[in-house]
Amino acid sequence: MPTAHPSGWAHADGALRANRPGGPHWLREPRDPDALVPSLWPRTATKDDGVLSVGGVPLPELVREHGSPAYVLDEADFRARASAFRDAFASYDVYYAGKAFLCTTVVRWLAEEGLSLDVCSGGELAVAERAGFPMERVGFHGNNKTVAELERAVGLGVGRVIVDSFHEIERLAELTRPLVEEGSRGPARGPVGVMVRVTAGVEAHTHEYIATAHEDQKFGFSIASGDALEAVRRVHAAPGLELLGLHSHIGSQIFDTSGFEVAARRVLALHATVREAIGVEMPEIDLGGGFGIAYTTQDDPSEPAQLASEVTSIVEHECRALGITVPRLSIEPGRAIVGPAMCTVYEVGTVKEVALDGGVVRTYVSVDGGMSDNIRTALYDADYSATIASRPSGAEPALSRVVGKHCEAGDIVVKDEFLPGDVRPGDLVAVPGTGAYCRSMASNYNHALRPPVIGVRDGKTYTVLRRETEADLFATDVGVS
Ligand SMILES: Cc1ncc(COP(=O)(O)O)c(C=O)c1O
Ligand SMILES: N[C@@H](CCCC[NH3+])C(=O)O
Repeated sequence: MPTAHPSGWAHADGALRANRPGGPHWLREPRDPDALVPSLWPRTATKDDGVLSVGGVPLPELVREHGSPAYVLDEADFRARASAFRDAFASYDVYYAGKAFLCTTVVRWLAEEGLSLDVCSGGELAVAERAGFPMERVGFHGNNKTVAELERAVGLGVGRVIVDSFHEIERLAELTRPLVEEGSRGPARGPVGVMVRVTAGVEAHTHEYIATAHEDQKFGFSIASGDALEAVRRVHAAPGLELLGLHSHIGSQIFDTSGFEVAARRVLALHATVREAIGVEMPEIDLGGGFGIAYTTQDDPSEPAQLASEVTSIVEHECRALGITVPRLSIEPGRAIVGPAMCTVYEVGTVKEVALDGGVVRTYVSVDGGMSDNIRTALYDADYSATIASRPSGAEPALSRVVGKHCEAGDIVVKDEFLPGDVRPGDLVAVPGTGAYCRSMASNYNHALRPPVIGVRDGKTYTVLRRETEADLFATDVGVS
């Protein structure tokens, strides 16, 4: 008997269907390649008679109205995930990491749901400003903020700047000194709140490009070298800066809390050292984001409540051991809130069968988007899943690869998936888990027009970000007369 997966998929365990050669070790051939794996999709996703609906909207209808490809954003799912983090981490400040996906609509939802916001560029800060987000709930990140960006952040009154280099501390100290000396910094503001981003020396279990706590990378001040303590001293000594605490972010798409544990231990040890060496009890600590989500059946993420209890017990245990009071804690989830709340719908243009070694056949399904709307597969070798969204199929599963339309062999959206063997031009294919780092990292490669983000809720659609037009492409081409 196959083992029943909670998703409703029957995972072949050898008795029924062996794993087919040509696919990765974790990919199991489903009994029904048309079935949804609910854990990968926005919560309101359903499939009836082969037609995928999100937020009560059948995707073929959405495509008729808004075109293809399109990112589909489930508002209820986004809000539910945001409020789940807020409630599970009730004694923390939860900063949504805007780099995952940001637009004024989402910023308004965050304000309504009571979350704070992490931005990492002048552009992201501008979105927060445009949406009227309370600036005291904004944290400003970046390893190379410009003076203009720092001036803007200070002028707007952001709640905290997370400093990342000695040059930045010098610039920020310089920038804020006259304001303090004059005793005013605009509407009733004291010194600027500062957190010091530290590198805990942790090798996080994730792709090398998205791990950020090992020593040999660009972010943060090393704890081991003593730079982090020196940075704390300099911030403390600057009259225009208010030392809030230490910040640590170990990387992204992490499932194993052992990395957080080691980082928390090292950060808290430094926190205790600061008390002894400088005589300052810093009020806060930020443990960053990075909580993983399910892109395929191989991923098994924890719920926010589970994460909260694990992280909190690690911190409380360490504080007890060090004899310090638990500082005010904050976290910065991005992917875990917006990632599963979106999917991308594409239209199939061509289908090609390619014979591999050993008699294996791979079906290449070309869609009307690709690496310009999802660069993660090419950049991080990321795995995704897919399903046919527009019709039922009784066809046998075929080992398939969903590829884009760009002039690049690495233009792959979904490396390995079983799709029904009769996929044909005109079918809609949907890819779950595309809310984080897809639209926000999208490009105009090959002069592709970036797809719209279409909100769905209670059977209705609305445009969150419109589709780009050729006029948008030519807007920056000053040679156009
Ligand atoms: C400083 C910081 N905070 C938060 C995040 C959000 O990470 P994630 O989207 O994986 O939760 C990132 C991105 O990795 C980051 O660099
Ligand atoms: N962009 C990365 C995450 C790193 C983001 C910020 N530090 C991803 O798609 O997984």
